[in-house]
Amino acid sequence: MSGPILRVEGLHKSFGEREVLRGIGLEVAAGEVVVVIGPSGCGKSTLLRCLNHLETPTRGRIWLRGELLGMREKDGRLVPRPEPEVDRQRTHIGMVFQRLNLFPHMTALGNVIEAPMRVKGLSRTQAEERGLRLLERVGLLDRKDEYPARLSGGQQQRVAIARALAMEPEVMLFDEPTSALDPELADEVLQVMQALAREGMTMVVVTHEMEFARAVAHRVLVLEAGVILEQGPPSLIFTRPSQPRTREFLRKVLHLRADENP
Ligand SMILES: Nc1ncnc2c1ncn2[C@@H]1O[C@H](COP(=O)(O)OP(=O)(O)OP(=O)(O)O)[C@@H](O)[C@H]1O
Repeated sequence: MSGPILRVEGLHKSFGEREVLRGIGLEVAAGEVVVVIGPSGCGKSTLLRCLNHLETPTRGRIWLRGELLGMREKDGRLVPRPEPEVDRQRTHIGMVFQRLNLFPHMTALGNVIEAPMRVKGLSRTQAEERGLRLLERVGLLDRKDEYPARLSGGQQQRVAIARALAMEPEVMLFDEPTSALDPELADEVLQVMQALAREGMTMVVVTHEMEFARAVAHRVLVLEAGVILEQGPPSLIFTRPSQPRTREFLRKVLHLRADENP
């Protein structure tokens, strides 16, 4: 197919008086991995939540494969789509959150197969076949019958990734999926994400894991106060950022000494 999978134009989002996103324009191509970085409170989560319409933009448009998300044209005007249609659109966008949010009363496999059965109408056999394949892919086939409480945080996030993949999304959104985890557990999640990226999954990832960004991102997007400060390949952003404020932010998160780049 031609054209971007995701296209964002003039995206604004306010909470009351506070304008959190102030005109975001963005295109994400098939197979592209975009990592979003920026200081706390700059709007990273809000951007992701707008991308799958968990938040309704105050202004602006988002297209998924050329289809307007959350809105449609009617008599030459844009009107909100009915909720079931938005739900259908959302099934094409997988999301993994910072907080661990598996269903506690379901096993790992149960968590993975729930949506494909409920939303996509797969039979239990079909869903289990898919679920087992995905649990194997995230390295957890042997834990398929465990309940979340008996899984580590890293394992829970890997189940969450399998659960999102079970809907066969076209794009995966990750909102700081490792920030609640110890480094060792974070690593196992990042490895699964890296493998996904290598297999060609289109991904938008909010993370403070700069090593991951360096190794996996095709593009790093620096967000500040609700606008894109700059963007480019990690080789450029991490060594020769054009904006002093990007440099300042990176120095802080990378704990660099005064004589080190950037
Ligand atoms: N539902 C909401 N209602 C009111 N304010 C909100 C809501 N969601 C987010 N905000 C505010 O919007 C701003 C941006 O929040 P957001 O979570 O998008 O930032 P972030 O860059 O992801 O931050 P962090 O890195 O700390 O997670 C913050 O000031 C936050 O308090």
